[in-house]
Amino acid sequence: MSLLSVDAAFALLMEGAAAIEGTESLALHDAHGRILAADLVALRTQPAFAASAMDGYALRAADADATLVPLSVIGESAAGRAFNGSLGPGEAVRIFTGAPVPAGADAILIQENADRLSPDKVLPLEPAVTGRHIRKAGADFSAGDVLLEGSTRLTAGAVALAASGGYPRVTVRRRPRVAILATGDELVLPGESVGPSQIVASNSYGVTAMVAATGAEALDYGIAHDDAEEIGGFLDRARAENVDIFVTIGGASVGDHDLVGQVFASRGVALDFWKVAMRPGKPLMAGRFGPMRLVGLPGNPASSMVAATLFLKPLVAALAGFPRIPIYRDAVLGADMPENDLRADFIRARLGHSHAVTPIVTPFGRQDSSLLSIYAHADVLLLREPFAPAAKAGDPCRYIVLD
Ligand SMILES: Nc1nc2c(c(=O)[nH]1)N[C@H]1C(S)=C(S)[C@@H](COP(=O)(O)OP(=O)(O)OC[C@H]3O[C@@H](n4cnc5c(N)ncnc54)[C@H](O)[C@@H]3O)O[C@H]1N2
Ligand code: MOO
Repeated sequence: MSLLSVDAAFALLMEGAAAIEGTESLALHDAHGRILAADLVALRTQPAFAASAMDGYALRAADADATLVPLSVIGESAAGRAFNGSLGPGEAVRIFTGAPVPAGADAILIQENADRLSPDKVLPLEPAVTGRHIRKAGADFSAGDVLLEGSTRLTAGAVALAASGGYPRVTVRRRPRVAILATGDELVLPGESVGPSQIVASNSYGVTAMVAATGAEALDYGIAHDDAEEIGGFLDRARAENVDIFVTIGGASVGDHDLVGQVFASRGVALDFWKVAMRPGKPLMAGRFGPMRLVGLPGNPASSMVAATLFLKPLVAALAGFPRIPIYRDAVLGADMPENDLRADFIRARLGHSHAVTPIVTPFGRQDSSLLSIYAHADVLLLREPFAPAAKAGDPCRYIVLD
């Protein structure tokens, strides 16, 4: 297969990528970041009663006009303990923030503007204004109002609003299940003893973190040897576990031990593409196995993470039900760049700001796709389009934020 452009490969991958079916009910504490399955309608009115916004005295504004004569204090209304009675002419009720405003009162005089002459007398020092410092019943929302529309992502504020609306639990969309399998005889898990010619598997940790942060239920399947039967076994397990996206890492290239493509082919998977005109990440592959999507990431650490950022992350977001957001932003180059060849370059770079509004993107000097120490310190990926001509520091460029 020849090299496909990044845009063409992306379009193939995203064909038919829409929010998956299925919902689940979650305790509100577990729902942050999840997507509401349906409109959330207020079960109650907030506030349910007219409430004082300040500490002071509830009274009739007409009694605290320019004449400012003392009023009789006939009781107290505190948050959670209302004054049971109604207030008549010449009377005031001591009141605190959040407490119900007693019947008969139409204004709150803040205590800074009152002189408590004795336990049962208060002298207004300023005129009161009708309605001032009173929160009307339903000022926030009323029972039956749509508090949050279906498909809303639950921010911390939205979680608080759901609680206020009377919901201890909410129904959210199911997360896409994404299984991640590292492949390679050379791999051991972090913390295990590393034999000669072995290395520690790192990519699956990065990719797992990335997909989990993008709204997936991430299942780390661990490591498979370079063994077609073993890799095939994991593919079957993913099908049996109703995985939505099965991600392999490594074994995507052309070497004798690069078996992922062969395993997919032996199961009758028709690949949507294999090999993309990008650097790093060229041997990326994607396909479908029944309802399950397959993404084969290249093994080199930066290749794996870059390909996952550009392809896997948007796919997960789409299956999770998040709207597609443009990923490229504008900046200026912090260094001269040579002309580019046929592969789009995604260059690990730092993002800086000068006094100008436009940020500056400065590439790291070393770009080898094995270098995690560079990748982990990169703020962004600088895009160099295929066949981009040489460019000077200060020229416009585009970049993608890494997180
Ligand atoms: N003759 C050619 N050789 C290669 C080509 C090519 O076109 N022709 N492409 C190169 C490119 S580009 C890449 S990228 C690599 C990717 O190959 P694979 O996906 O088959 O990856 P592996 O060979 O399995 O591993 C490459 C490298 O990465 C390390 N690795 C693998 N998995 C992990 C992991 N989970 N965590 C950390 N490191 C991992 C592995 O040990 C290797 O060092 O192929 C080029 N070759
Ligand atoms: O494109 Mo590879 O992904 O050179 O490292």
